[in-house]
Amino acid sequence: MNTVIDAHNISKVYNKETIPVYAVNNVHLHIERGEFTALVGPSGSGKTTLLNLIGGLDKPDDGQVRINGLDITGLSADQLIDFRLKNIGFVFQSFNLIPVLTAKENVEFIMQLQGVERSKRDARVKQLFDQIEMADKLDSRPAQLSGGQQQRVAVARALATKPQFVLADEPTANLDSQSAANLLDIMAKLNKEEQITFLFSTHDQRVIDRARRVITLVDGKITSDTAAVSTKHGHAGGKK
Ligand SMILES: Nc1ncnc2c1ncn2[C@@H]1O[C@H](COP(=O)(O)OP(=O)(O)OP(=O)(O)O)[C@@H](O)[C@H]1O
Repeated sequence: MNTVIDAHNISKVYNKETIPVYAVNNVHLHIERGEFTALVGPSGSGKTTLLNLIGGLDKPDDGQVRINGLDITGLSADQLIDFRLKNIGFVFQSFNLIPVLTAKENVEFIMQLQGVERSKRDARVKQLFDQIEMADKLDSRPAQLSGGQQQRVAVARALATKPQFVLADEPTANLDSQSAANLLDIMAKLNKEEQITFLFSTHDQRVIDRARRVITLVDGKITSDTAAVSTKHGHAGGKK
C-alpha cells in the first residue's frame, strides 16, 4: 500500500450561521500512488470543494487530510503555500496561464521560485514539452495557443516540480472533443509511464470512460466508488 491522499471523515459546511450547506459531508477517501481517478457527480455535489480540501486550498471544518502521512490540516497558511508548491500540481478548467509569459516561462515559473538552477530548469522544461508534444511552442504566449495547447502547458506546469499528485478540476470543460481526447492521451501516458497520480473532476463522459476508478459524489457524500476491471492495482471491478 502506498497511500498518497488520505482524507479522513472530512466535512465542509458553508453558511453555518444561516441555512447550512454541507458541501462535503463526512467523506472518507484514499488515493494510492499511480491512480488515474475521476470524481463525478451533479453540479453542486461538492467536487470542487473536495478537490480544494485535498489540495490544501481550503480547510475542512471537520476531519483530516493526510498527504503522504502528513496532516496538512494542521499547517499554517505559510506552511500550506510551501507544501502546495512542493507537493501538489493543479490544473484548472480555465487554464490560468500567465498571459505575458511564454509557454516555457509559465512552466519554469515555480521552479524559479524554488531556486532551481538554470541548467536543471532547462532540462526539465525540455523533457516536459517533449511529453506534451509541444517542443515547437516554447516561445509562444498563451494567446497564440489553442485551448487544448494551453491546457497541455498547464499540465506541464503542474508537473514541473515533480509533485506527489495532480488535481485537475474539470480540465476538459473548455476544450473541444478532439483537444479533450488529446489532453487525456497525454495525462494517461504520464500516468502510465511516470506513475503520476491524477485525481480529476469531470462531467465529461469521454473523460469518465478513460478513468480507472470513478468516485461519485451526491450532496457532498460518496455514493459509489467503482474500479475498472484489470487495472495494475488489482482492483477487481465493481464497488470498492
Ligand atoms: N464559497 C461558498 N459559499 C457558499 N456556498 C458554497 C461556496 N462554494 C460552494 N458552495 C456550495 O457548496 C456546494 C458544493 O459546491 P461545489 O462547487 O463544490 O460543487 P461542484 O460539484 O464542484 O459543482 P460544479 O460541477 O457545478 O462545479 C454547492 O451547493 C455550492 O453552492
